[in-house]
Amino acid sequence: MPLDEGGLVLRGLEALRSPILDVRNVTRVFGRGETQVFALRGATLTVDTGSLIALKGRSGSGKTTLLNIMGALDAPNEGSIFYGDRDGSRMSEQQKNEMRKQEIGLIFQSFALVPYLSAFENVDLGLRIAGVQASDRRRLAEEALAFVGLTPRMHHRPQEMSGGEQQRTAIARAIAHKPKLILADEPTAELDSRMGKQIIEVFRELVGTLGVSVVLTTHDPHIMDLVDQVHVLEDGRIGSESIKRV
Ligand SMILES: Nc1ncnc2c1ncn2[C@@H]1O[C@H](COP(=O)(O)OP(=O)(O)OP(=O)(O)O)[C@@H](O)[C@H]1O
Repeated sequence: MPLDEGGLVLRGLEALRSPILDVRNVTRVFGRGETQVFALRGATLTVDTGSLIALKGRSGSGKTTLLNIMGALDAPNEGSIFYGDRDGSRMSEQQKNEMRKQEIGLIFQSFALVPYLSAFENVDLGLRIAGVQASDRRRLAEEALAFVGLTPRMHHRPQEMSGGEQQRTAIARAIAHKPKLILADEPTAELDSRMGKQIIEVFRELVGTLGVSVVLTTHDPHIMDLVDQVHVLEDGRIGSESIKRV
């Protein structure tokens, strides 16, 4: 192989391995004085490109707070967060909004679907919010719904679908604009274990085929076996128990 091509391949491999997100020593405090709560106390975590990561920890350990900071919905009081090579503390609100819309897909426990819109219309709405032009929206919405296996149900409203189908609609909405990073807060909490496993399989396929990175929070012990890494949050810190499977 010519030297230059070898160099390109090496750079490509480095880009694949490089972190999409680097959380360093992040502290997040809510309130003041006697009511002050330290939701995060020096949490450090690196998310590599193309990895499926679970955050676990008991209620109140800081999982949602960390996810919100990773999604640029909230900012740390201390410490830093880098989105690739961009320092979150140096980005304006507008830059963060743009990054969130274009590069990040957010999935919440309660699905957050609009009840009177069909699955297709919910995904289309997400694409409108992401600023995708009309000529591309139908194709992207249909592709995303096909990816999660919902083509036959795409004209149904959320109330006409099972919990698993609603969650897959929420995933389709989060992935339709082809984000690099998906953040999911307890995406399987309202599902039985079979449906929960199906959702993780969808994430696994996204990671495998598109090189997307996924960070999810969960209490479900079955899911821990299906992800690449498990990080345990304890009182706002990433505990020493963190497990790396790959
Ligand atoms: N906006 C807020 N104002 C005040 N306190 C907050 C706020 N958000 C979170 N907290 C507190 O910070 C701590 C961490 O909360 P967080 O929601 O991150 O935990 P969690 O691990 O996601 O919990 P759960 O598993 O119950 O969802 C908790 O003590 C919580 O009460």
